[in-house]
Amino acid sequence: MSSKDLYKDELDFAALALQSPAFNKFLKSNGQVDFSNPEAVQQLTKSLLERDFKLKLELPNDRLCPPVPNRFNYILWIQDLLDTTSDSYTDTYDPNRDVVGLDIGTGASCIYPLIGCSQRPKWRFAATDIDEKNLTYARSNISQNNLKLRVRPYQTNYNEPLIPLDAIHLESIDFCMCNPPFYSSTADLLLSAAAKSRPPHSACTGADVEMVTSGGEVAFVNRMIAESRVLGNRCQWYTSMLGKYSSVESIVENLHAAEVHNWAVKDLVQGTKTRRWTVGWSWGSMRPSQAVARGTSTLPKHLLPFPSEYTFYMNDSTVDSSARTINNILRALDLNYQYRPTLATGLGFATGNVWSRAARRKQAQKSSEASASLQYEHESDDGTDDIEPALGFKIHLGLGDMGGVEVMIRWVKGMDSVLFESFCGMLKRQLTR
Ligand SMILES: C[S@@+](CC[C@H](N)C(=O)[O-])C[C@H]1O[C@@H](n2cnc3c(N)ncnc32)[C@H](O)[C@@H]1O
Repeated sequence: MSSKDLYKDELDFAALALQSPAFNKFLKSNGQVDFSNPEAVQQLTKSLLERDFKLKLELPNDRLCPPVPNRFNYILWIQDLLDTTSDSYTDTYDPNRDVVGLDIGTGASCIYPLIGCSQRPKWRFAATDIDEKNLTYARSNISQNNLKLRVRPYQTNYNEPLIPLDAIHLESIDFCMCNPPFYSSTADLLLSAAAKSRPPHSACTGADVEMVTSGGEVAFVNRMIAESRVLGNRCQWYTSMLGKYSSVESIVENLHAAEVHNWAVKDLVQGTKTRRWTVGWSWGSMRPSQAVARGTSTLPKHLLPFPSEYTFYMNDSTVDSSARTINNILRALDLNYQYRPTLATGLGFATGNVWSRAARRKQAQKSSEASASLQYEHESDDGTDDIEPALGFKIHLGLGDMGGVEVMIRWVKGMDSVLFESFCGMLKRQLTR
């Protein structure tokens, strides 16, 4: 099983009990676990981390015990977010990429840095918390997993920035992540517990500092949004987990208000149930793949970012002939496009709407003045390649299930969804008329 599928299905407690004698003690005769017993819940977390990630964990009894599948799913999403927005444009894991992440409020477990590092050897983390006891345990978990060189814990305090890049001496990072305190007050927490008609799903051993923050999770993430406006591209992806559907709505609306144009949302599904969401935003122009940015079946369309993929079908019999037709269309335009037959994929960049009537007329005039090859050299020499492209795209070709060739255009770079839409429309019109 690939590690991405590790927790796709419900956990098999009986199988885990066979592999972990310490957990076996807590397995009930019906093959289930007593989730109201904090010791059983803690052992489940420890046994999963050991079996699936070779990680050792020590936890106090009076702090949160993280459910592993949910935390792992968040890490997987961050991996995908980075992999599909890297400047190699491969959309795949680059094992040589050095990545630095910040875990805001790492908790006693330090679970995100531990799992993140176990999965990706080139990842490093800074991990903050305002709670001294959490940090004491986090330090010990870092050192007993031999991660002292890769994970740096920092004590912060409530009034300090949540993303304190200057204070922790980091010029820039690739991402930050956070599982913020959920409730807005202790009363809110007690009310929520009392309102549950059945026993809580899992024993909650969280201390107030972990569960409660003024304004709840929305206020916490709003602080991150405000800080991100100042930090800008010093962090490529700002992300947070959210525990309430209504919080996702508020946060996406606030991102709109802050004029963020590049964001991503994802359902964190455990087994068959959605319990949490993740939201990420970037001030940069690299666009994540559709599955990463719109990875949700629970949110309405108006909360989702503009689709980064557009698919249509050509009445062509082979991928090669479609590729030639596309090459010819794009070669006539003032843009860079490279097709790689072995991958049946092309990558292109345009500095603006170079397919408009006016731009094509200008290009045709230029072409008549110089031969195509000389023109290409001339373009490379005059520095147009240095201009930041307004649009980056990939074109994937494949045989469609119903015959014909499937053309999938993926938006890989740019801030202007109208430009991407216009490019897709132009290509589709030319290829399907
Ligand atoms: C819900 S817990 C998450 C713990 C851990 N990351 C996890 O996912 O299991 C929230 C954490 O944020 C910490 N925290 C609360 N306010 C904070 C702040 N202003 N800055 C940094 N950490 C904070 C808490 O002490 C706690 O460890």
